[in-house]
Amino acid sequence: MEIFNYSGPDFDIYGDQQYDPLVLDDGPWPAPTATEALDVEVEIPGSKSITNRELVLAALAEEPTTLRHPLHARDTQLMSEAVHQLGAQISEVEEGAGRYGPNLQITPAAELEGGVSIDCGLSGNVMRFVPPMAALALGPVTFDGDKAAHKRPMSGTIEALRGLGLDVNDDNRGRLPFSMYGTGEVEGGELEIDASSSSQFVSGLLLAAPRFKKGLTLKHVGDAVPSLPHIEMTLESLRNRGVDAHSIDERTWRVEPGPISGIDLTIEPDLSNAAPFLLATVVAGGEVRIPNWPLETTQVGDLLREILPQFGAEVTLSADGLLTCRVERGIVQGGSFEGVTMDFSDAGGELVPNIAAVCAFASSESKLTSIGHLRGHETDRVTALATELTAIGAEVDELDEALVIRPGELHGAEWKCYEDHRMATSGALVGLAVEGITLDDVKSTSKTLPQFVELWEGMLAGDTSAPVETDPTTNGFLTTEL
Ligand SMILES: O=C(O)C1=C[C@@H](OP(=O)(O)O)[C@@H](O)[C@H](O)C1
Ligand SMILES: C=C(OP(=O)(O)O)C(=O)O
Repeated sequence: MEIFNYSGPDFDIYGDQQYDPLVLDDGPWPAPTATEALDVEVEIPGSKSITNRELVLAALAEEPTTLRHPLHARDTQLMSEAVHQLGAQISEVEEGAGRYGPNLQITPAAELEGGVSIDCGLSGNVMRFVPPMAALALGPVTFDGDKAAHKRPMSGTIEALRGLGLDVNDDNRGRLPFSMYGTGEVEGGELEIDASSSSQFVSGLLLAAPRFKKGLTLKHVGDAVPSLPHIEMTLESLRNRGVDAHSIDERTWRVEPGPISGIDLTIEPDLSNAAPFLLATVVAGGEVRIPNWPLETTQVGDLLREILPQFGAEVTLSADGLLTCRVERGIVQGGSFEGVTMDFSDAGGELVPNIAAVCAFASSESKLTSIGHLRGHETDRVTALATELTAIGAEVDELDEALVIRPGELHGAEWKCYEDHRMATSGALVGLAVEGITLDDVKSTSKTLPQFVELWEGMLAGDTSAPVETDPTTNGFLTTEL
C-alpha cells in the first residue's frame, strides 16, 4: 500500500487521527502504583535514532531500502514526511508487519526537490539531519516546528550550512524557524563547527556528506561534544551502506564522496525506551525481560547493562538476545539501594531523566554530572527534573551541569511533562511507589513510544502481549486509546 499520496497541506502519512486528542487523550493520567513484584517480557518498538538515520540515507541512496520493524512514532513520522517532501517515495511492505506497524520500502529521490516547508515538530533528529540533506535540493526549503522547538539550539547546523556556501535566513538567530536556499549541489571539503550543544549537528552533516562533491572533513571546535556514541552510530550506518566514513580523532570526522547503497535492514529495539521498563524493577522489584536486545550495538541504551547493577539489579544477556533484569527486593517490597554518582559526558542525555527519577528512592545522595546539554533537549531537562523531583518531596540541588538528589519524604503531586517523553516516563517510574502522582501530559510519549501507556499497564498486569489496538483509518497501527 502506498503510504504517500502527497496532496498538499492536508497530507498526513498515517491518517489524521494518530495524534488527535480523540486517540491520545489530552487529560491527566494517574500513574499506577505497583502492588506486586514484576514478572514480564516487554517487546520494545524500533530505535528512533536508527530509523531516522536510515530514512535519511534511504532518500539519498542509489537503490531502494527496506526497513523492517522501524519505529512508527511522531519523530519518525515527521522524518518520513520530510524526506518524502524532498522527493523520496515511501510505501508499506505487504508482508511481515511487526507488532508495532508495517515494514517500509523507501525509493530514493531521483533529484531532491526544494520549494517545501518542513515541520520538525520537536524532533532534534529532523531539525538537525534534514537541513544538510536539503542543501542538495534545488530551491528554497523552510524549517519550523513546535513552539518548544524554537528554543532548541540550531546554530551548529545553520553556521555549517553557511560554511558550505548556502544562503540561510534565520531571524530567530541560531534557532528555528529558518529558511535556506539550495543550489542543487554542495562542494563540501573541510568545515569547522561548534557541536558542543548537540552531537546531532555532526551526525546530520556526515549523513549527507557522501553526496557532497568533495565529501566532508568535519572538525569540531569548542567544548566537548555530547553523545559521542550517536556519532559512532552515524558512521556505522554510513559504512553499512558502503560509504567510507571514519573518525580521524575525537573531534574530527571524514566522509568520502561516493554512492550510498540500498539496504534491507531490521531495526534494533530502542534501548533508551527500554530504560523505564528496566528501571521499574528497581522500584517495583521482580523481573523484566526485553527480547531482541542486540548483542552488538552503537545505541547508548546498551549502557543500561552497566548502569542497572549500580542500582542493585542483576542483568544478564543471553546469546539469543534476551535481556533479563532482576531485583530481589524493590522499593515497594522495602528494599533499598545507595545513591549513585554518574558522569554522562560519554553517555548523552537520553537515559538521564529516568535515572534521576529512580535516584529519588536512594537511601543516600546521588550526583549526576556532565548533563548541561540536556538544557537544550525537548525541554530544559535539568530544571524540569529539579522542579518535579522537588515537588514530590526529594531534596534537589540544580547546578549548571549537574543534579544532586537527596532522599526526602516522597508524596503525590501533579508531575509536569513539559512535552518531553522522557519526563513523562520518569513520572511513571516515580508513580510506581508513590501514590497520587498524576502526569499532566502522558501523550508526550507519542514522540518515540506511542504505546507507552499500554505497555506500562501491561507490565504491571504481568502481560504485555495484548495486540496493539488498530484502527483501519490509520493504516492499521498506532491508535492506542488512553
Ligand atoms: O543522533 C541522535 O539520534 C541523537 C543524539 C543525541 O542528541 P544530543 O547530542 O543533542 O544530545 C540524543 O540525545 C538524541 O535523543 C538522539
Ligand atoms: C533528546 C532527545 O530527542 P531529540 O533530540 O532527537 O529530539 C531524546 O529522545 O531524548
